[in-house]
Amino acid sequence: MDKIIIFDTTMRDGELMPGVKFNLQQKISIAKLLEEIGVDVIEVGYPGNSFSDFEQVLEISKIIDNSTICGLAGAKEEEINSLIEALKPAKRSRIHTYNNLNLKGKNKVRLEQELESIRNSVSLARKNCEEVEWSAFDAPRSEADFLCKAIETAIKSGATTINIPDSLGLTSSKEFSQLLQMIFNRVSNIDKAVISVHCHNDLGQAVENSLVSLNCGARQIECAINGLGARKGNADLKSVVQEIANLENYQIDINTSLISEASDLVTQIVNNYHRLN
Ligand SMILES: CC(C)[C@@](O)(CC(=O)O)C(=O)O
Repeated sequence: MDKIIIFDTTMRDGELMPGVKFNLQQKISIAKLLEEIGVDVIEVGYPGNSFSDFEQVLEISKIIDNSTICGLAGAKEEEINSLIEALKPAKRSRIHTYNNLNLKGKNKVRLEQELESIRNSVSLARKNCEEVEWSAFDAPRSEADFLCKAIETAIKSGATTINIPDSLGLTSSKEFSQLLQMIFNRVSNIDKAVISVHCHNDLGQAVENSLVSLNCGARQIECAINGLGARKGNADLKSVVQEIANLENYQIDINTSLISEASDLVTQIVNNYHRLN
């Protein structure tokens, strides 16, 4: 049975949904529940974006023992260094960084610059952290040869997880599985990293796209409590976990009975935020 890694982004991508904002105390409560639920990786914030996210990653890194604490950083030295600092107290930590690969029509020099940016940021991250996740932002709209080259470069530079996001949420499940199959067929060192997916729900397909990815070989799914996330959200944690629990070939280590509590907590926080703002 293959273990499926559950990565929660309620507190990072979730905050990109209009009207969703968590303070430190609220993130601490959510993180503790996610740890109890058994979520493998908790993405807490984007320290390069704001000091409050830095503080949240730092404080949550001090108190969570059983889940990996993750933060997002753009492919810039300052952002990665600030994330390294915030993750220092964590027992298990992961740096998540990304590049925008939708560079259709750009010349060779520009493409080479982006590959160089991947080499620099991923190797800096890997020097400081055993787990490095690299995301191919806007993968479905990127040029296939360049996408494959970029993934290969990220793995060579030390990425341990490669995340394929449907960043705009416009990809059907058939198109998404074709994209993943293409990546598995063409990237020569693909077996050296865990492949992850991060699906948006613009067409109501985030859970379905996440599940079809398992057949293609993905072993990590990114999701959020109540499906929070940019625009129409990400794949809903509860639906993803329940669906995988019903499949025979995959194993997840999740305490499903606590998910409703997490869902109620997040609903309450978001409702209060709306009342007060
Ligand atoms: C970082 C990446 C996985 C992203 O979340 C990008 C982002 O949130 O800016 C996406 O949906 O493509």
